[in-house]
Amino acid sequence: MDIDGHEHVIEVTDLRRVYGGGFEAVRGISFSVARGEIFALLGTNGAGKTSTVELLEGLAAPAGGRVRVLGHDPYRERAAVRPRTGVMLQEGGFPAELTVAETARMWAGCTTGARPEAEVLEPVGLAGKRDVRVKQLSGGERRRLDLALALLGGPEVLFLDEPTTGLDAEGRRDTWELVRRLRDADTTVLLTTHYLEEAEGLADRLAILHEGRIAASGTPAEVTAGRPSRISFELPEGYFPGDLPPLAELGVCGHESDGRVVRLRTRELQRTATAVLVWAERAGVELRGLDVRSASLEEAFLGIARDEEAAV
Ligand SMILES: Nc1ncnc2c1ncn2[C@@H]1O[C@H](COP(=O)(O)OP(=O)(O)OP(=O)(O)O)[C@@H](O)[C@H]1O
Repeated sequence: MDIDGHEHVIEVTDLRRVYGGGFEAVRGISFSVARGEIFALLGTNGAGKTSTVELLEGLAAPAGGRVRVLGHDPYRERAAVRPRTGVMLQEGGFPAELTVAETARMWAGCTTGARPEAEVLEPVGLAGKRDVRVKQLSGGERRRLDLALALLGGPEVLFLDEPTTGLDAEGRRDTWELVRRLRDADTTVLLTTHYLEEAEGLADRLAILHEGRIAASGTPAEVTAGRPSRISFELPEGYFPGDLPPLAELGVCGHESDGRVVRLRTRELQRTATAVLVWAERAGVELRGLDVRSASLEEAFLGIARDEEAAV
């Protein structure tokens, strides 16, 4: 369990999941998560994120490969793993008639070493909703109740399946803050998300799943390294993309234009941006909607989907 001086709380080796009918949703993936790390699983719809997380939670047995959580097989040794983990599923499915406090108490009854409900309702911002029935909560509030219940047992490992889906911008930021505080207290967090800025800002490391395989993994900086930056703008009437200086001389490695709207990709952002601005200044041209972006996880994500499609 001790590799490179880090305790690997989650270890996944050549993991496979096959559904009835023979569909292989997870096709041999490997990764590990160290104690106190936030690890994000990203991927397009149907990439295999939930199928993977369910194997880590011990809800199903893998068709092949190996999973260890806290050194145990989460499926065969569920009793050893479950009390030390917290799980937030995509759909909580609580009794609609119970209040928030009653739901937390009911859940506490099934949780080993449960903390008082106030200790989990307060950090997710639901302390003021204790007496509100679950059916009256907004979608975002239900997500936060899901999270509170996952925290009841003071877990060492937290599995969060799309924890901020349905939350507004403030709720999302509050959840990120809470997840960071948990990490700082040495909780290991594995989350899935569709929000690339969430993974970029929150995860220490991440893996991008594509059709059941890991297409890229590492720190957000490692995954975006080598991906091009982007510049886009609209030329004024009477100007055309052909009026720009030769793009290869600007360091451009890819471009598209849609009428007067120009999108450039470059691995030399400063050189390309400077050349475009100098050209515009000399030509007396205003570049409307000018947008200059460093390589981002979004670019890496879209690039992976594009490359894989091209490879098919
Ligand atoms: N019970 C099942 N039987 C057969 N196929 C399934 C089953 N559950 C999931 N799948 C298929 O497995 C693939 C992976 O699904 P999964 O839910 O793991 O993807 P995901 O990455 O979590 O997607 P999303 O982002 O849409 O939640 C999909 O093609 C899905 O249709």
